[in-house]
Amino acid sequence: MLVKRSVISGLGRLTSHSPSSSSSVLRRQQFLVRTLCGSQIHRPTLIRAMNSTSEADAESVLRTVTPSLDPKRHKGQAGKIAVIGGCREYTGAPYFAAISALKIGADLSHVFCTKDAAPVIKSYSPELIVHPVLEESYSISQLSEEDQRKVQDKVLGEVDKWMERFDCLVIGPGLGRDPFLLECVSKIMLLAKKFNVPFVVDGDGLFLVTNSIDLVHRYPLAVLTPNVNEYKRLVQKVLNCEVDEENAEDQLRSLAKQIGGVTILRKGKSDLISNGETVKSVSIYGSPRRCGGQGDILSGGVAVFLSWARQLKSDPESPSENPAILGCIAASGLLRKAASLAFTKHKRSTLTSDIIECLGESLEDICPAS
Ligand SMILES: NC(=O)C1=CN([C@@H]2O[C@H](COP(=O)(O)OP(=O)(O)OC[C@H]3O[C@@H](n4cnc5c(N)ncnc54)[C@H](OP(=O)(O)O)[C@@H]3O)[C@@H](O)[C@H]2O)[C@@H](O)CC1
Ligand SMILES: Nc1ncnc2c1ncn2[C@@H]1O[C@H](COP(=O)(O)OP(=O)(O)OP(=O)(O)O)[C@@H](O)[C@H]1O
Ligand SMILES: [Mg+2]
Repeated sequence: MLVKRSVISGLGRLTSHSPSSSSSVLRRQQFLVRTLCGSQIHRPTLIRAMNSTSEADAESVLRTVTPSLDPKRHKGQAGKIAVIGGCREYTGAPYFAAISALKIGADLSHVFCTKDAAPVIKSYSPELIVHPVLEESYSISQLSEEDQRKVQDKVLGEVDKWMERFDCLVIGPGLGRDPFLLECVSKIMLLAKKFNVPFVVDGDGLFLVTNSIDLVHRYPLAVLTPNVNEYKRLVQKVLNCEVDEENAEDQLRSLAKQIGGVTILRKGKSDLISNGETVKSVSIYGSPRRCGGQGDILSGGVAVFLSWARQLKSDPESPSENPAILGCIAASGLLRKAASLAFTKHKRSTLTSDIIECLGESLEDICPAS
């Protein structure tokens, strides 16, 4: 059994680690041992339990996937994230996703956006690396078809030279729905798949994917994070029916299965997560404020935690260790904790930026830096 083997071989490695990395290895081992043995569950029973919906222990998952701050690590090893989004209308959403990734602990956060959006996003924060490369129809409509294709190739070239370096992309926050731009983004998704780079699809990225399911079908490194509207459109398109609240878990499982085992995080009062096999929920108390932008924090968070979970030496086939599922559980748990903390401070005036300010304190409470 791969999990047990990784626990055992991990024990052997313990002596050669620094104190900080030893404690992180130990934390992961304790998590795996608890999962497998702590509750005296036999493996078949565990698998059955994984097949039914259960509330995830988000704090345990956060402790497991968050790496220790090891002085031997260099810049980039804690994660390089890129957000593909940001257009004339929306500059907040890509900023929220990208800055949340940094605040949670990623080392580098890039944004690939349109030329109009770039100076605005740069002005929000000097921490972000902003690439003004995407084009919308209005800026190319005068060009011949051939020149339009050249523009598209140039956009792809700009993204291509960075792609291999990214640990995860977030595709869609504030992207807009311009047809030329969305065509370029569909090619960016193909590029990510070619390099096996995971991606989180959110916002207008979901509008694109819902209309072209093949873009994500059978790509196990794709995570979709639909809100109520986005989920409804996905269900209608893929399952050809309406959302069934009575059988929410089964419907989510069918949807993820039908899209070839992608991971879906359905946002709502409880966040529901499935990859077509298991269904997990995260329902810990968050905040009653529903201000825009909270989903963007979540998408940036999923990207970071998924990247970290992929660094764990474990069995990706096991539902309890699947990096996409662990990433979703961790991000949902942390966002809810930060939202709750921000609400105690700001009450009705709580905004997305207040929640972002609480990410660090909330994670520190669960995984102290030292
Ligand atoms: N501060 C910011 O910058 C923030 C920016 N944000 C960004 O906003 C974008 C949309 O995300 P959202 O969450 O408003 O989408 P959602 O709930 O499906 O739609 C609600 C209703 O609006 C409509 N509709 C939407 N877009 C449309 C379009 N382009 N053109 C026409 N109709 C459109 C939609 O209609 P429908 O598609 O159902 O016909 C539905 O009725 C996305 O990029 C997100 O990241 C948010 O993250 C918040 C913070
Ligand atoms: N009714 C609710 N009760 C508690 N928490 C909720 C509720 N609805 C959503 N959330 C939380 O807010 C987070 C964002 O979900 P939401 O549905 O607002 O996304 P969104 O519409 O995509 O946001 P954005 O405005 O960023 O696009 C989810 O992770 C979820 O934890
Ligand atoms: Mg959204």
